[in-house]
Amino acid sequence: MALDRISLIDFRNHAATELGETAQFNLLVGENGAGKTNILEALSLLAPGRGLRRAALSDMMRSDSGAGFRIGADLRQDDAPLRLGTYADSANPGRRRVRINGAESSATGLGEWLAVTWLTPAMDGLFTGPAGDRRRYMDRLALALDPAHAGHAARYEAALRERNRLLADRREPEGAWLDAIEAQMVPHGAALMRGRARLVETLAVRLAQMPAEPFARPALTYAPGAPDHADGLSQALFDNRARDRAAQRTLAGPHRDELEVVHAAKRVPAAQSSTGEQKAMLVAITLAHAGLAAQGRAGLLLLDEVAAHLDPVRRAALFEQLRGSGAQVWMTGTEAAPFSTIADEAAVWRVGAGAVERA
Ligand SMILES: Nc1ncnc2c1ncn2[C@@H]1O[C@H](COP(=O)(O)OP(=O)(O)OP(=O)(O)O)[C@@H](O)[C@H]1O
Repeated sequence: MALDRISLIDFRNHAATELGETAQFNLLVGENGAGKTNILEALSLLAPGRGLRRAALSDMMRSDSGAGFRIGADLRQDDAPLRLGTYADSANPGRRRVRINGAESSATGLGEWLAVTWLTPAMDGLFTGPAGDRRRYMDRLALALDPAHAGHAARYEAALRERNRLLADRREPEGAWLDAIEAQMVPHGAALMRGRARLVETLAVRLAQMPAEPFARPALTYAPGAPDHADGLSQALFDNRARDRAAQRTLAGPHRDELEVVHAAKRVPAAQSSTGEQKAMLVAITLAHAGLAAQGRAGLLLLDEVAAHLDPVRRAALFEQLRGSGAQVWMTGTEAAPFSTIADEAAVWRVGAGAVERA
């Protein structure tokens, strides 16, 4: 299965952009602000979730048009072609709609056909930034493996907010209220932790099979913020009630989970590794995840501004790994030069001010 064509209508700075006759390597070349990342963002919306910028739907509607956006894609399968579409109307900017072969579906439905993995410059501070970013990262990767993961995360968060509201209430919360809210938190919290644990375990296995160089293989550990099974989480919430009341918030739970990342060869935490090593570790995780996510689906791998930031040896190794990954790869750059070794086998588009031209 592969993506044959994608079209963007009134999406960000693209009024009407179509990219057809794709290849395994697809290169988007253009100057800063041309609209390259916008195309990757449109591709990322062919999967469940909020896309690679986690932007509001209204921000993605082309500002000059006043209309909603439309993204369409054709997938090639063995038997019949498949048409995927996702769109949002300006009259109803809170709701993303999905059509699969013309029939109304949901973002979760897209996940049955396509798995999308990405690496963007916005992720550069992932290892040094707040733990919440790493939890969201785990959840995004887990969502590509199990479309139900997002629902558990959302329901756990909603119940957590409610418990924290009760704890912060000046009146002493009734035990029965806490019983009720914890009964909602526990199944979703336990499923959330299970999903994150499974993700990290499977990624760790894949990473262990990868060569230690040139991508600074990372070792990953999932550190749960509470016992990671339903009975244990339930007991922890109950036992912590007095402490949580004093703190006016919930001190233990999956909202305190951590993803620990260590440079495997040097045994140095990723947060203390060099900028280049951190980027190389992100590339390794992205490659491992792309291989996991695709299974049985079309895999799209979006690499924004990655190639130009690698030295020639690492760049050649990246292209080699990508070739073997089976995923369809979309890469951006301000110049064509870093892609010269794959230019012959790639589909190349020049992007300029929201328009594309096949090079
Ligand atoms: N809703 C919108 N409507 C119209 N234009 C938009 C909208 N959102 C963003 N843009 C424009 O899109 C452009 C940015 O596009 P994009 O981020 O894809 O650039 P890029 O080609 O990846 O550039 P860089 O190389 O700097 O990363 C900006 O000029 C921005 O003003």
